[in-house]
Amino acid sequence: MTVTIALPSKGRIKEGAEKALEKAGFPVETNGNDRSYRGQVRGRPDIEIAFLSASEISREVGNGAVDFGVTGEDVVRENVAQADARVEFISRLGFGQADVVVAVPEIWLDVDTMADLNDVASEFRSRHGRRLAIATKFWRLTQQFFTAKHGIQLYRIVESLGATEGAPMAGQADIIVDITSTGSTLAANHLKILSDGVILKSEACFVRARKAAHEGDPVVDEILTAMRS
Ligand SMILES: Nc1ncnc2c1ncn2[C@@H]1O[C@H](COP(=O)(O)OP(=O)(O)OP(=O)(O)O)[C@@H](O)[C@H]1O
Ligand SMILES: O=P(O)(O)OC[C@H]1O[C@H](OP(=O)(O)OP(=O)(O)O)[C@H](O)[C@@H]1O
Repeated sequence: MTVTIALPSKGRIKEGAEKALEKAGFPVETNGNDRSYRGQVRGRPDIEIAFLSASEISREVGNGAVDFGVTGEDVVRENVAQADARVEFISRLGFGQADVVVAVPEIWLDVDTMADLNDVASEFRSRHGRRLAIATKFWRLTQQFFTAKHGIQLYRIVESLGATEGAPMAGQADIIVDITSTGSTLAANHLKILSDGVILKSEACFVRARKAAHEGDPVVDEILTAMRS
């Protein structure tokens, strides 16, 4: 069968993704046009490349529309329900590192842990007349971490589509859940990470859609062996 591998069409993990494939013996070629959304592996008519954004890749691998992909673990776990049942993490590629974290204003001197935050959340309504507001684009990861893992019920998610770290100073939310890599954006916005507030340590990963048709397919096996080593 023809196997499709989805690679980032833009953004910070695009270059590393193509290098990782090339290193594994699959040099990617575009159709001589940087804006093209299809490509191929040199000399391999049985492998197709689909260029998509990092979050589209997570969805398309999650629903089996493509066979493999390179994207961040964070976007897979955020965009795919029961990710481990649908997506197999084949290898971690050593770039695109970013932590998904819970960060609160530095001036909250008494708040250092998720347990402290739970206390704040419990008292928030009586003190302020509303629930603790969390700005994030990571709805699923936030709910899993706050509710399922830490038993925190009293909060409200405020959807953020960008500049999440600015939300507390702008009065749009009290705290945030976002990715950080160097930490400079958090520092610039006077936010601190809770000591047990790292939700996920993400990096770019090579992932596979869990599909029955992959069983015993020689091209799938070849790609798996090459990308595992
Ligand atoms: N400093 C950083 N900021 C944002 N993302 C980072 C950073 N460092 C690594 N990443 C990772 O890069 C991936 C997202 O890549 P990128 O930001 O290029 O995607 P995008 O072009 O915004 O995609 P989409 O439009 O689908 O959201 C995520 O897995 C993220 O964890
Ligand atoms: O810890 P740091 O090194 O400061 O990086 C973290 C920041 O980088 C990303 O934003 P980016 O500027 O890429 O914009 P985006 O939110 O549009 O991706 C991310 O959303 C954080 O805001």
